[in-house]
Amino acid sequence: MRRKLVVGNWKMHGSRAANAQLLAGLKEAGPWNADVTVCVPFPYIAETALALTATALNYGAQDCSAHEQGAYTGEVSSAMLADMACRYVIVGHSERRAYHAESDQLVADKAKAALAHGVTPIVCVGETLAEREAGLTESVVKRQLAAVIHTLGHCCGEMVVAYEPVWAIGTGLTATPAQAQAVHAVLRAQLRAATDRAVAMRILYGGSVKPDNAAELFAQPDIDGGLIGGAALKVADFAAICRAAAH
Ligand SMILES: O=C[C@H](O)COP(=O)(O)O
Repeated sequence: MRRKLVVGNWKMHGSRAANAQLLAGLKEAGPWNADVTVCVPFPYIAETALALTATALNYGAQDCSAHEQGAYTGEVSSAMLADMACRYVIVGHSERRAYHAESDQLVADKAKAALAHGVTPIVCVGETLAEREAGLTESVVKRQLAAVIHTLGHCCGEMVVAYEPVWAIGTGLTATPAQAQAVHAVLRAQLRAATDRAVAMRILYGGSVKPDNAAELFAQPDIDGGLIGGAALKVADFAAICRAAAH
């Protein structure tokens, strides 16, 4: 039985005051019988770490560099994330693939850099609406995951995978539990062919997860939690999603 994982991706939201309120609210609402993590903007990692000291909540980042160190202005290395005791880092979110032209290989290299420093990568895959309508969902997510599996080799069993259909992100359109499960099963089979750890690996669903649809999504056999955007910014909504994961 895989323990559920719920990850709040704050994206480019927050302020010191708002974060303090959100984290205090989550500390009060928890703990839950699930792993819960917030992935916060880089400037807020230190204060988040402090706020979550001695709690069951984890924290992480939303991206990292594929480079180790050096003259890469604006980049943040996975060594730095490890130095800040980040547990997770999201790589390959569709917003980074789309707005920063991140290739499958760059995403894979970032995942490798993270693992090299003991930070667990949450590798995002997902198709656009046009790709889904063209019947390409399976081939797109398999291509994206294959690059990571190939680059990580025998370490690929240590990552978390997140399936996020691009058309469901921030749109209020959620994949139905059956649609999501179908893709998760494809991803699980691909992982099974690559590592004997596949059965223990967590595959998260992301895309308009809300308190009223979380339980049904999380009840699917290959959905092991969620990557939550908008609803992660509201204590009551995120807490309700964490509760749904705890069943
Ligand atoms: O990383 C989170 C996803 O992009 C989902 O965002 P959303 O829950 O606002 O649709």
